[in-house]
Amino acid sequence: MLDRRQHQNHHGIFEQLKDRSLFIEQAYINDEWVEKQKTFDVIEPSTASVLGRVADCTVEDFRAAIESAYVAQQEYADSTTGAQPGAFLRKWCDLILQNVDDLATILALENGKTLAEAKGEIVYAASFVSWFAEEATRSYGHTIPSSTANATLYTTREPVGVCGIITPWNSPAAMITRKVAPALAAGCAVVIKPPSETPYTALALARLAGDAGVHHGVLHVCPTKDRTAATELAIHPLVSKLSFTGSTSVGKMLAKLSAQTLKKVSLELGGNAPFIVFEDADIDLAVEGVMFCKFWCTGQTCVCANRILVQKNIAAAFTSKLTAAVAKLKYGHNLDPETTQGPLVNEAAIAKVAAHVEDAVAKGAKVEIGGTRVSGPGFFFVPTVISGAKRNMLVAEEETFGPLAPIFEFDSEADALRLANDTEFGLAGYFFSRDISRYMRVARKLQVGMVGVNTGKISAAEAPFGGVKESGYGKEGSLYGLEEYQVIKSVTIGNQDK
Ligand SMILES: NC(=O)c1ccc[n+]([C@@H]2O[C@H](COP(=O)([O-])OP(=O)(O)OC[C@H]3O[C@@H](n4cnc5c(N)ncnc54)[C@H](O)[C@@H]3O)[C@@H](O)[C@H]2O)c1
Ligand SMILES: O=CCCC(=O)O
Repeated sequence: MLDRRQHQNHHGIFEQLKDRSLFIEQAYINDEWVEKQKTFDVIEPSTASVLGRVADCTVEDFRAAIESAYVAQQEYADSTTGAQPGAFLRKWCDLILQNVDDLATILALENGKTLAEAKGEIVYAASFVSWFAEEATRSYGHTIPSSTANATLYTTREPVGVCGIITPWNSPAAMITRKVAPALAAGCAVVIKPPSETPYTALALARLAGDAGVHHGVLHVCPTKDRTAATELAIHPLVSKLSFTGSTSVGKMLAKLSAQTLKKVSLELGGNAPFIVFEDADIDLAVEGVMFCKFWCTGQTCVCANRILVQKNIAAAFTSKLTAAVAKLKYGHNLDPETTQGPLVNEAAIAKVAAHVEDAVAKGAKVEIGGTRVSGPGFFFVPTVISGAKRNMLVAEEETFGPLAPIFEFDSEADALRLANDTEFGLAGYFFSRDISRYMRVARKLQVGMVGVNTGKISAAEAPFGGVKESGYGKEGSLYGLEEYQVIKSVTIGNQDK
């Protein structure tokens, strides 16, 4: 645990936490908090100053965690019943919710979300834990009519084994619970590599899992800045499953490494979400949808609208209403209760948004509002709307991951669908319309894993989460999330007449 004397200058963080022992800087390996001589800095995005220094795990640490997890998993799977993981997960969920304020503060400090957004994420993260507490008890197999006389054929769902879990900084809590809860529910063990930008939330969640009585040796957290060390989770033969959420380029690289030992792999990767506003849409509702789904978490989620496609004859009215709504956003230090837009995560994120604006303007787009970074400490970019966006611009091609809403115009439904699907990504897509005959047709034709119709909010524990095309494969949450951590075994009992 953190020694208060070492960290009394960390922006009064101790004063803000009810349980200061949740702010942890060690790795969690084999049920022990492990101090490392080598550490890496974690930066607070609102001030660009060092928030703390966290243990930097080596490849040997990953191997130790994987080997310990391997032994523990077999014992866990042998001794556990469907109900046991459920009981542990319910307790873990309760502890997460009891500590929501502290967890939200830790998450907000390291990630830059506003406190309201951070609290929302902790509650969302807890919802996966309670969801999979229930799913743990509903892991059914089948009895299958056999084509052989005097034989019985049935299936069971077995834990896949040790799971490597690698998660991004933009959802420091929910991306972990959405993987770890089903893995533990299935009877697996996990070795978590949290993002180096936001390791504190992961370590606090692990502490609470320990308090909830997680089976010994089945949960390890290895923070590291060393990407080569982290790849051990894709390479080590004792890891049977890799679950990765992050960028498409890193996901592809890890999938290649995992192929050497034919691990089961889930990849939740980048998006380039189209947000289509048809001429018959309720424009105010559509603006509300963009305000949530573009500017939520300062535009840093994989399901954020990336391209706003608006039918030509309503484009001017829509642009002026969206610009007026964006003008009301308040950016600033994310712990200030007045703030609605926190900072971006780091300098590279600012540079990407700036490059997208610059490229768009050079190719003829108009800045309706914003368009510049904010000088001074911290990584702030003024919430931005641009009109006149075109297919040849970077904003059409890449996920901006920031507070930039580019407006593209289209003529017809066919035109909108062609534009929407003209990307290698396929995570989320949205459209707004009052024409009910469009709902199922456009939802079917959008090449994405998740569709929002007249809503920008599609994420929930019960909703299958995942993409198609280069946004990855596998589903998280929902009735499908558990099977990502299971293998189906068939058993044939033959010759029953002998
Ligand atoms: N589809 C989804 O569910 C989903 C959810 C959240 C974020 N994302 C995507 O994540 C991206 C943003 O997150 P990011 O910047 O942290 O992505 P990233 O790919 O850079 O990093 C993700 C994780 O992988 C680790 N990592 C990076 N390079 C690695 C390497 N060479 N070897 C091993 N591990 C490595 C990082 O430390 C981090 O823990 C965006 O593209 C976003 O769309 C997708
Ligand atoms: O950033 C990606 C995940 C956020 C979500 O689950 O909606």
